[in-house]
Amino acid sequence: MMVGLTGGIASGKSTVSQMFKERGFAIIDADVAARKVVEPDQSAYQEIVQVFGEAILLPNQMLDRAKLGAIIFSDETKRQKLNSIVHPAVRKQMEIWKNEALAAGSQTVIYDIPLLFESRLTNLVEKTIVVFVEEQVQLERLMERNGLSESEALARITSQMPLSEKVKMADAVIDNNGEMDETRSQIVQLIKKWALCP
Ligand SMILES: CC(C)(COP(=O)(O)OP(=O)(O)OC[C@H]1O[C@@H](n2cnc3c(N)ncnc32)[C@H](O)[C@@H]1O)[C@@H](O)C(=O)NCCC(=O)NCCS
Ligand SMILES: Nc1ncnc2c1ncn2[C@@H]1O[C@H](COP(=O)(O)OP(=O)(O)OP(=O)(O)O)[C@@H](O)[C@H]1O
Repeated sequence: MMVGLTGGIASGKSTVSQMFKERGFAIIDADVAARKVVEPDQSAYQEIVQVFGEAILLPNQMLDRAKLGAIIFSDETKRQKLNSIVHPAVRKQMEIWKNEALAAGSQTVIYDIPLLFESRLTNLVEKTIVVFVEEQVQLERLMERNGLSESEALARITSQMPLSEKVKMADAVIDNNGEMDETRSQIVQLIKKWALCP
């Protein structure tokens, strides 16, 4: 079974996908794919440099992710432009990893995709899980993890569909406001309820 795992920025998708991984499930992470497809030997890289200029490169020629993030999270047109370059390559990479997981005998594949609903990727999956946190918890965890100011963090949060909307569309919701152990036990329950096998 293909399962889509999503949520808001810093709501805890990676934390939850790690908990599935501990139990042997195959994880496909769209953020990891998005990092791989913009490496200097990939075609998306050339396109990004053409559109955004060499100012978004580090001295070692890799993308300066902090700089590119500052640009695209404060300018919707530029964000959409970047999405239109990166997302087709991300989809191809995820397809390759899915086929590898199935060939290796995985029964369940968990797709960790931040923009599962925004990018209309729900056709890839049979069930969806949304990792939920209260807005204040999300803001605090994002500021802390990425060293962002409140306004920078809010710009990132508002560039996505509101988490409350995602919750309405989910087949299952994991509440990640509490301790990690409380989150883990919800996952164990869900694995039983949906009879998920790695
Ligand atoms: C702008 C970039 C370089 C900033 O990199 P940075 O290392 O700071 O962030 P990272 O990639 O780890 O993403 C962190 C989170 O930001 C959110 N996010 C990233 N890109 C986007 C976007 N285009 N729109 C909305 N939210 C986004 C997601 O919740 C993601 O989990 C990077 O996010 C990027 O290349 N984004 C475009 C590709 C994309 O859409 N990725 C998201 C899933 S495919
Ligand atoms: N239950 C929890 N208690 C305390 N801290 C947590 C909890 N869950 C996650 N965190 C922390 O909150 C931050 C965000 O979590 P995580 O990276 O898993 O989110 P994410 O949804 O994958 O984010 P992104 O969309 O940016 O990739 C991390 O620093 C993580 O360690």
